Amino acid sequence: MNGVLAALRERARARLDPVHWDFYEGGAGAETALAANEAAFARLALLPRVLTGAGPADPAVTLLGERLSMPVLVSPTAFHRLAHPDGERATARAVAAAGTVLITSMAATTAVDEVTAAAREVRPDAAVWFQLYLQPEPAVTEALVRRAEKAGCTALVVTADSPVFGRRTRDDRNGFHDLPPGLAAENMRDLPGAPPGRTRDIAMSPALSWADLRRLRELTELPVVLKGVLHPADARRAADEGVAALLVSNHGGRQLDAAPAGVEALPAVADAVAGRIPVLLDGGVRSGADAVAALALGAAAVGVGRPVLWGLAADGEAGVAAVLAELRAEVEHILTLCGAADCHGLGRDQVVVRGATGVRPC
Ligand SMILES: Cc1cc2nc3c(=O)[nH]c(=O)nc-3n(C[C@H](O)[C@H](O)[C@H](O)COP(=O)(O)O)c2cc1C
Ligand SMILES: O=C(O)C(=O)c1ccccc1
Repeated sequence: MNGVLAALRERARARLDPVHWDFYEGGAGAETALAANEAAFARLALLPRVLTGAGPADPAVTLLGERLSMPVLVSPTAFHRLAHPDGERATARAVAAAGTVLITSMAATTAVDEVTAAAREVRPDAAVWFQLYLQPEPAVTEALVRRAEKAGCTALVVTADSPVFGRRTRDDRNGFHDLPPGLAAENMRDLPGAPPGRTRDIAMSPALSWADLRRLRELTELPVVLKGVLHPADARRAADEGVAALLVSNHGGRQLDAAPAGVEALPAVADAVAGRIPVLLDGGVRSGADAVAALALGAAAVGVGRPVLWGLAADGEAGVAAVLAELRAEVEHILTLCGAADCHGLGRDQVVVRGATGVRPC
């Protein structure tokens, strides 16, 4: 792990209520999938090319028509006000200033219109995408989509890996199942079927299907990113269905504990999609080298979840800014050391698996 991130992680641990720390850090079951994410990156090494004359590298990328200052965006995570009183507003300001995309969670403790407003105070063209769990009641999903559209979000990120909520061992042990008084999932307020001023619970449903995704796409002009895809056949199907991008993810190890690391699933997904749509990756990205390895294996960009929560808990907006500045600097440095001109400049042949003698490609 990058040293700046590791130091912020320790500051976050020291500041947070241990129950909230466990909520952020923990995974499902025996935390096998959680551990697999960082372990999979640790097994990868980068083979640099020499004398390319390509550098210094430009870490910027374009994704769904938006220019990002680096190939790192912020994956959706619930409940930022548990980390810091400024919560998602602080995150949004830091992400906007860093020039990348924030995917704000449906389970945010700040309403999406306040999140976009905070981002735009810093940078008028800042991009915020809205993460959505399709709700079993179509009227509720539609109201959430309208809320995200009205707030100015420029994409919907539909999380498809949660037909049921994962069984989080630490939360069960700690009895953490509700937000403390004064905090709420603000996007869930004033929706159909709830009394005015009250929030609805976020529902997860195993009955959702591709037909529901199609109905969502008929409801909105916004591009839809499908999050939580691991199987190459699902990736192909998503591209056939007209999804704008994929986010390969095991949900930070919080859903199916038997799932592979995202980066283990990435090459087969990239092959299945064959460049038709951008493929994003999250889970265990803790350094510029991790991000660059994922790019070489076919990702257009990567997401970070927990590192942003560490920065937020350690030092609010400045902490999130420090995480993102460090990752951008590292990506630029590593690309340059690898002889690449930009984020498209590495091939899959430049990622090898450690532990073998000789050079074994991924
Ligand atoms: C505390 C926490 C809350 C999360 N909440 C959501 C969420 O509301 N929606 C979602 O799609 N993913 C959620 N995720 C998963 C992240 O979007 C992402 O897939 C994962 O955290 C990436 O792995 P990383 O934390 O190792 O970077 C959450 C993850 C964490 C750690
Ligand atoms: O998705 C998650 O991992 C998560 O922690 C969460 C928490 C509350 C509501 C929705 C998701």
